Amino acid sequence: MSGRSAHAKAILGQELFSRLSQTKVLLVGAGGIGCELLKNIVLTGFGDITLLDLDTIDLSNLNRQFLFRKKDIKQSKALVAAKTASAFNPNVKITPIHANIKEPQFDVAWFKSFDLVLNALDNLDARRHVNKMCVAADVPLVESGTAGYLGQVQPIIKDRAECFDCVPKPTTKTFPVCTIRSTPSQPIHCIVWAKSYLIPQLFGEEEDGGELDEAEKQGENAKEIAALRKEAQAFKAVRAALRSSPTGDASSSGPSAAKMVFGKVFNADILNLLSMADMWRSRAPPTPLDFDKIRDGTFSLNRPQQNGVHANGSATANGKAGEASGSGGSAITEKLLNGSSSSSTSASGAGLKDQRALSLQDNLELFISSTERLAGRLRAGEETILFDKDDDDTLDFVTAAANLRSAAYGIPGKSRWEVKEMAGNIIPAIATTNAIIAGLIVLQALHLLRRSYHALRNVHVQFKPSMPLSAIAMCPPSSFCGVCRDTYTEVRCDPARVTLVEVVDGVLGVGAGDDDGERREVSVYEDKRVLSDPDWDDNNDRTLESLNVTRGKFLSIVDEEGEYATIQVAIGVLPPNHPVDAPALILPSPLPKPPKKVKPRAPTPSTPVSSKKRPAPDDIEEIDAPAAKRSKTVADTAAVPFTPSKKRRLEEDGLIMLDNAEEKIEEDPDVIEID
Ligand SMILES: Nc1ncnc2c1ncn2[C@@H]1O[C@H](COP(=O)(O)OP(=O)(O)OP(=O)(O)O)[C@@H](O)[C@H]1O
Ligand SMILES: [Zn+2]
Repeated sequence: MSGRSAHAKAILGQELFSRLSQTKVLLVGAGGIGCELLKNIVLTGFGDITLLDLDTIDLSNLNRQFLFRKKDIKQSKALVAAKTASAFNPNVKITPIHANIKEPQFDVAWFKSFDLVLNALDNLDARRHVNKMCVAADVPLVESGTAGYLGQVQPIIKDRAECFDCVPKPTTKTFPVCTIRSTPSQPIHCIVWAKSYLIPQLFGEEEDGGELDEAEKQGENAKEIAALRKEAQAFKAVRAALRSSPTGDASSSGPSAAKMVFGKVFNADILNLLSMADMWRSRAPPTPLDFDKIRDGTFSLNRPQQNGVHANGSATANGKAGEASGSGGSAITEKLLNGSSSSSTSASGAGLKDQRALSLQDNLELFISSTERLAGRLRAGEETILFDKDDDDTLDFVTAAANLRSAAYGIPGKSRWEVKEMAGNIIPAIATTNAIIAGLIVLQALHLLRRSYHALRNVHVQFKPSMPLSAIAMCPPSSFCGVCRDTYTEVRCDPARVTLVEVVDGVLGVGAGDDDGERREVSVYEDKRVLSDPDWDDNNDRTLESLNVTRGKFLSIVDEEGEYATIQVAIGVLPPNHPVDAPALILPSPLPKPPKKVKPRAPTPSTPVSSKKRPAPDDIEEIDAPAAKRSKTVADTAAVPFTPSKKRRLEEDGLIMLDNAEEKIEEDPDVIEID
């Protein structure tokens, strides 16, 4: 037994080592980093570990999440990891929880029961949530992440160091919509088009014609609206064919649904674009594709830029794509563009079917078969189908449609494997990076427990052989952070019995005698929903429950003058022994005293924007988070713009609406411009 801990004791010292066995640590995530980290902290001597994960074990996890075996597939990650790792040290208590960390029972009081939180998550939303809960509960957090060969560990300790949200995070890759719509120059543009535009158009929800009527009423450009109507009409016919034609015999003489789709998007739409001569003065025009000629092998793409350079001289991604995938650029490009048969490309090995380069003919056949498969699913009762990288039918469709579009625009094609990576935004997980990061997390956790704050470091694992690790001293919190610069407090209450105004006035101390009875002008939010403002008090007498403000949520009390910091009121539950006849509300004592605010220069990530005067809505109003500026109109160079709901969908996929390619995306930390 002593042999087991001898090294840890020698390294950590008796005092810290003893403390570890009592330290209550929460580990969120039992995936790639989580499994490594759980093993590390068990072996280091942590004695009281709560392990939480919402997921079950998948076959694809087994290559790196070594606490799991094949027999564990479909079991809870938290439960299996806890069981496996418990065997590493008989003195450890691991409490597994199979749940989402965002569930209401994991409220601020629950977070306060831990001495330390370790994040091993894979998404921004959950990371942000844990960051805020740790700031609210004043519990130190070690945040981490890996992406391929890159990794980062960030210790977070309230008021001493930046929190996770002090530095806004780039969330999505974005492309100007006109690039996607009519002037693609890279394979990714065609992949995004197939995945985010074509699939929803054909297999997604039907466009609501009402949106166009509404836009017309709002006085939007009549020409644009007419074009949109025409476009909607054209897709309507294709959608109907997909849903009604008999199960496809694509080779039959009548035009199959697949042929109709093909004719619209790879021929008619391109012909339409070509008719706008102005568009093609400075860039190579696309070539309309011919279904029958590709099928019978007589189609040829007479493009001037098969060497990967557009007619205007600007390089396309051809060379780069070839190098990056190791597939030898121009030879493949030739093959892809000229429609040579797939049989000649099998040199890369039959076992690597997904990695094989596809000829134009291959792509057409894949397009037909995947369209028929998807249409068959619609006819079998599936209402809508959207892209999912693990859904073979949609992946085949996106691969084929993207490659056909690429061919029309003189862009090299991609293998199914590459399309899966690109469309699914997949960065391969690397076990070694996870292992390095998990080790670094423990080192930072130990600094936190020793209170050696000067030793804390932001550590990056980077792709630089000369300096694989970089350790940066901690930065103080950003004065403008919308999370850690707020003042946190907790109200324990029964949301079914307390009203909004009771909580807000209670927290502000209205009537408590210390503010001359003068109530500060405030707006109240739950997340981004406005619940009240100085001119709108309709919700004041509603219960928190009726406003859906319940355990685990926060009420944000924002000073209307912007003079004081925002108060974040965490909603907790009444203690079990709370007398039934007592008020259903326990206010914090002392009441929070928010400091004077440093005036922000720009909106911070999560501070709700101050409300404008507005009519009282029937129900709660959603306001948009401050996000990348989007222009109202869409590419006038493109043949057809996007309806509002299409725009929404594209925006969710990380696309930004720009008037034209020349317009710059307004500087926004949440946006990475790719094009
Ligand atoms: N909100 C959440 N609550 C609890 N656990 C979460 C939450 N969000 C993510 N997780 C867990 O965090 C872990 C992250 O691990 P990892 O990055 O290895 O992802 P994975 O899903 O296991 O693998 P991959 O995404 O590569 O298939 C996952 O096990 C996931 O279930
Ligand atoms: Zn912060």
